[in-house]
Amino acid sequence: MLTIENLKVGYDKEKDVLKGICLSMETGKIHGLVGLNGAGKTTLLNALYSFIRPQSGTILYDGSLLKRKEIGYLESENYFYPYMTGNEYLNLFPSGGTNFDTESWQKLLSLPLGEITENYSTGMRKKLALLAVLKMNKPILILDEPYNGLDLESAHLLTLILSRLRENGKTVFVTSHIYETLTTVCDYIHYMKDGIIASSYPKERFGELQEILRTTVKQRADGAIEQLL
Ligand SMILES: Nc1ncnc2c1ncn2[C@@H]1O[C@H](COP(=O)(O)OP(=O)(O)OP(=O)(O)O)[C@@H](O)[C@H]1O
Repeated sequence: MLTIENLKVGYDKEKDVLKGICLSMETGKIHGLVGLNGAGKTTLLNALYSFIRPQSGTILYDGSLLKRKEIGYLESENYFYPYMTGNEYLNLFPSGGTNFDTESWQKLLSLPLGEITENYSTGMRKKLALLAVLKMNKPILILDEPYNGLDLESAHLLTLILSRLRENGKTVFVTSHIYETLTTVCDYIHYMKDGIIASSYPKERFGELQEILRTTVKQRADGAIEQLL
């Protein structure tokens, strides 16, 4: 179990972005995180990976303080040294116990690993960064917008990869702004609002969350768009 208790994080002392996150995530499941732009999703993921020091709160993994070495983190923006090839980039990451078959991954994801990353498209960059995370074979995967920039085929492949990771016992925490993507792949979806986890939904209750999101948008848009256009 990955347990977040009363986590408070702010970029300046005056104002917390995360205002007391409480969340328990079952091991070996895929957990989605949704929320409006600026709700604090990336801040939460950065805090889990210790990129940001919390003001207070604890993060436990199976009863002990969570360690960065237990996490594979795919950030939403992916940066590479421009003159490094994909292969050279992957070589920077240690293989986590399994025999990582780079050539087969290259074929599956249609990645030109021999080329320099400067020539990569947005989707290729995302896939390369994802491969590095998969190679390290950590028990917890934190994936911030992994579907961004992927073509339809790659997006479907990613869904199959995530399902396989779950079968292998990994705990996956994933954000996406495409709700349908999360409902397809996740076991739970957690809804973030005003700096807290407002509610969590297991698969059989995803419809309730969709209704909340739909009603909220309808209330905001009611009449406004007709006035503007
Ligand atoms: N480095 C930073 N310094 C100061 N404030 C920041 C910083 N990064 C994020 N924020 C602020 O923290 C809040 C949460 O941002 P965050 O990026 O975590 O949201 P998000 O839910 O991931 O948004 P999005 O869906 O747009 O990616 C926002 O108000 C944002 O302006």
